[in-house]
Amino acid sequence: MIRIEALTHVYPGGRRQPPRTAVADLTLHIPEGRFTILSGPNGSGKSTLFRILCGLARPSRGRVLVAGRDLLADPAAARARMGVVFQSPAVDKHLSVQENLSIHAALYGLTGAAFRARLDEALGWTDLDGRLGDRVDTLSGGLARQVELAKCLLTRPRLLLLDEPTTGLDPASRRSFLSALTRLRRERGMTVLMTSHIFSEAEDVDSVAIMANGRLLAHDTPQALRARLNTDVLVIDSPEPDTLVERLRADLGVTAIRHGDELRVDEPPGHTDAVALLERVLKDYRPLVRGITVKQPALEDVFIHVTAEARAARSGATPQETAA
Ligand SMILES: Nc1ncnc2c1ncn2[C@@H]1O[C@H](COP(=O)(O)OP(=O)(O)OP(=O)(O)O)[C@@H](O)[C@H]1O
Repeated sequence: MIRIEALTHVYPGGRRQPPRTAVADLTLHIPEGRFTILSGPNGSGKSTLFRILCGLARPSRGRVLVAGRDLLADPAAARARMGVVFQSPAVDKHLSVQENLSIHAALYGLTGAAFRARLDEALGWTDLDGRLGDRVDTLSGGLARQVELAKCLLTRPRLLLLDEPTTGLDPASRRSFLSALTRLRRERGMTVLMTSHIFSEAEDVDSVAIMANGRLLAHDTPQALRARLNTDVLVIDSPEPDTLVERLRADLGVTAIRHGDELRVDEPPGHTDAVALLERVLKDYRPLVRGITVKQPALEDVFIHVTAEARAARSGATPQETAA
């Protein structure tokens, strides 16, 4: 459904700013009917890629096909197949749900009975039943987001692009928004591409793409990504993380990745495992440990591992020196 081929985007520099490569030679294929989450650290190029995919920015090089249509050569045909939910609200909060939806539908020539049929269909994927007459600014954050979703479903897109649509929602609202997307994919075969920083959202999707520094670092199913870390992960909360990183390296040959205030060891040296290492750390470095846990690898651990590796490869440093 989406074929991104050798895509590069360079923001031209100004008098005081050098040019900045936001997307670098990125190739990514997303087959029809997949729910894919695109994630990456701040500044990794997700928004730039998103803007290119929805036709708001023109890449410096490369090609994007949407449902076989060349986005650059024939943007109208490619865009006709997609619905977009932006991070910032794109509905008028002073108007009612119905007013917002009918104005949007009219832009696409949908009025009268045709509009009502599409409206019923779009609302069927949301929890907006009975709220049509309510002004958007009186709805909860979760329902307001669903208005954005209903709006783009009015035109029956085959592809949904969503930029961090669940940011700021409480867990229950997030779950119901994601469940609508999952149903659209399962029952309508809709292709969904969504950016997100929330890894719990990605555990059940079809595939996860991880970007950093404009490059694609990984794209695979959540199961396959988790399988990249084939041991349990040791997570240490330390009052002196830098000291502990250094001691672990010098004394035990263990590479710990620093992530915020935490240290993570996701590749204990060959002769040991995470539990044995936990016991050793508690025995030898007790004053440097505030809390310590062994857990099964989750997607967030893979993300931290893959992005630390990429930073290390770029700088020639070890992963612990390139902490997020
Ligand atoms: N208009 C612009 N002009 C120059 N550089 C830009 C512009 N927009 C983004 N960049 C740079 O391009 C790189 C990628 O930014 P982008 O916003 O695409 O990343 P992101 O992954 O979406 O980040 P975030 O998660 O913080 O939204 C960054 O280095 C950013 O500073």
